[in-house]
Amino acid sequence: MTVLDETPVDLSAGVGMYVGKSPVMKEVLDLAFRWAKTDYQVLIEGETGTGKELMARFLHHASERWDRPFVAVNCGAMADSLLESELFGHEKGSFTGAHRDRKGLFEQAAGGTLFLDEIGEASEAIQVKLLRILETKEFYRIGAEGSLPMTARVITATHRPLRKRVEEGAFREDLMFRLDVGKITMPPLSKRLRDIPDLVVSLFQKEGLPERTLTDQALKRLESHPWPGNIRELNHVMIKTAVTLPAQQTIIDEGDLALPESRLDERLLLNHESDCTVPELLEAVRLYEKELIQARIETVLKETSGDRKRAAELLDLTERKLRYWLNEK
Ligand SMILES: Nc1ncnc2c1ncn2[C@@H]1O[C@H](COP(=O)(O)OP(=O)(O)OP(=O)(O)O)[C@@H](O)[C@H]1O
Repeated sequence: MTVLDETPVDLSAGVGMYVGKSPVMKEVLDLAFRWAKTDYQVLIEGETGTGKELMARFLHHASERWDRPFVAVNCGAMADSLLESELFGHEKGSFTGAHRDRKGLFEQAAGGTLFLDEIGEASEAIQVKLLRILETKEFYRIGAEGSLPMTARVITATHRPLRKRVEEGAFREDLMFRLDVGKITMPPLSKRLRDIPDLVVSLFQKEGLPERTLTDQALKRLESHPWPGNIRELNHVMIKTAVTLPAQQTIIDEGDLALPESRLDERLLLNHESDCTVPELLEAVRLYEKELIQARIETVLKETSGDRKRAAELLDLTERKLRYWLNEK
């Protein structure tokens, strides 16, 4: 039986995986099923918010290892030394502050799945260690003399294609070959528009929000949005929509949709969803502000045939400030 006979159904018990009806998702899931049944490394590629982590959980739950731990770590989110100690664990006294032995994630995931998210961001030192572990099937806690067997299955994900990272000189080709035994590419939401209604239903269920129906116009509007943040962005928009609607309203029309009104909204939405800090949000606002001002200045400069003094007058700026915005100090 292939996955095609099983749609839509929650196949990954408890992780809320929606099984897509769109042809592209059917293909992806069919392939995922095949890899899930093996013990090979699988690399999941795809844009941000396309469901790479959910796919990793799906691979785990659909595998023979489903009753063993699934352990996830983001390789781009912490300093090298911390990541190393997280991954491999350490022996008491191996460095200042190591007051007792500590199991690393490889040990915690024993017999199960270790999911290394954003593997493309891993440092050279971590890459070398991973390569060795995958080759020898054993690893060392930091400061330990004896090795431990590696029994976890390694699944990795990246939003930047690894091949590109290799070309940039940022990723080892030999490690890429080790990780990319099986490859699953998560399609962007724009390539699976048919899944939007079911994604919305599944989201409302998961969030415990009242069931509501989308009108045809609302659906069309959702289908024409570019969705740079993919499913994460759709979820965000739909939660915002659902929460702001009157409780008794069971239909969602085009005008009810809380779609971002500007690119700034969209950017903040993306940044917000990728757990950025307040200074990072402020930076996004600042950059967008600069873009808007520069675009406006350029339009006016065309009207004044490049006359900066006149353009500054029209824009109620000093000429100095205008040059500053144009990086012409
Ligand atoms: N098929 C799906 N059905 C329902 N929800 C989904 C599906 N795929 C993804 N999501 C939801 O979309 C959001 C983003 O998913 P996920 O974190 O897996 O994406 P990602 O590709 O790993 O993102 P990033 O690259 O930013 O880490 C999550 O809230 C997830 O629950």
